[in-house]
Amino acid sequence: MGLLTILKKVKEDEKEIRLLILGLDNAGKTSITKKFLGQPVETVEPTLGFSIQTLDYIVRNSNSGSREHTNGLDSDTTKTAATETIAEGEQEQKDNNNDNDNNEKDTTTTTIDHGAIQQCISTNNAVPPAAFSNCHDDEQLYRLHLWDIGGQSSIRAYWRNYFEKTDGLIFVIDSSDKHRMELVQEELSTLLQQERLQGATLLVLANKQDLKNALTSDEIATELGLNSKIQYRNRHWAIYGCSAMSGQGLPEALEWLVQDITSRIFLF
Ligand SMILES: Nc1nc2c(ncn2[C@@H]2O[C@H](COP(=O)(O)OP(=O)(O)OP(=O)(O)O)[C@@H](O)[C@H]2O)c(=O)[nH]1
Repeated sequence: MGLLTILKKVKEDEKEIRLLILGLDNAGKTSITKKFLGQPVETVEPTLGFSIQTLDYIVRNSNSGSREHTNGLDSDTTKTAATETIAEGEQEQKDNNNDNDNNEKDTTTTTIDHGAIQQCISTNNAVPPAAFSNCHDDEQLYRLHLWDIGGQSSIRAYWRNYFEKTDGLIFVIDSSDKHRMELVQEELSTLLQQERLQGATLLVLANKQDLKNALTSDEIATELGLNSKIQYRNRHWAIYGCSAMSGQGLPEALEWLVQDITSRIFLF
């Protein structure tokens, strides 16, 4: 069996993508998830368990430009390293039911496309109409399952219960929380050593760029060693500066993530 065969998971027609959203407490994971869904972000509560949201995301094929969009990857605030993915190890199937009985479980489905998400994020309007789900010939619908897991230290021990079948890891950082950058670096490094996350695309979101004392995404990339550490060499990753408050940076980041995952795991 060739490496390509191992890497390209054929997911039949379902085109489902599982995204795991992790990061320290107060990083902005829930706010970002809400922004993706076009929901107001003014009032968010700490996540004491997890929340699952579903987002239908439409990608337009080459003729309509979306697939060809470069996402501003050459901009000052963004760095990418696209390398060959390492083979996924044999993944032991584990039951995702975990021992955190008090978990919040919230499931919502929203239909959206890239153009819509831009509008949604910038205006906080209600989610776009379901008409978006009626794809044209040049469009492909992907169903994103967003798993937002609490980041408090007592909950981090349970993160491992959610690793299974993760296609993309969104790691959110409070860019103004300079004192905890070392802890951030340690937590991310530990995550990337997990066998069940070996094949996952990594999107680092340097959140809270609206705050004056926020580190830039370049500074955070240096703190994390994204360009220097060996563990990132065989990983598809990107870092985007963003703000869950304004929505800045989020559409491009999500588009990059979906593009990377879909080109990696779907054959058709
Ligand atoms: N200024 C600013 N504040 C933000 C931003 N994103 C989130 N916040 C605030 O940061 C706090 C934490 O946001 P959450 O979305 O709850 O963070 P979380 O990572 O889900 O936190 P846990 O559930 O504890 O893991 C809230 O007060 C948010 O309003 C941002 O981009 N800019």
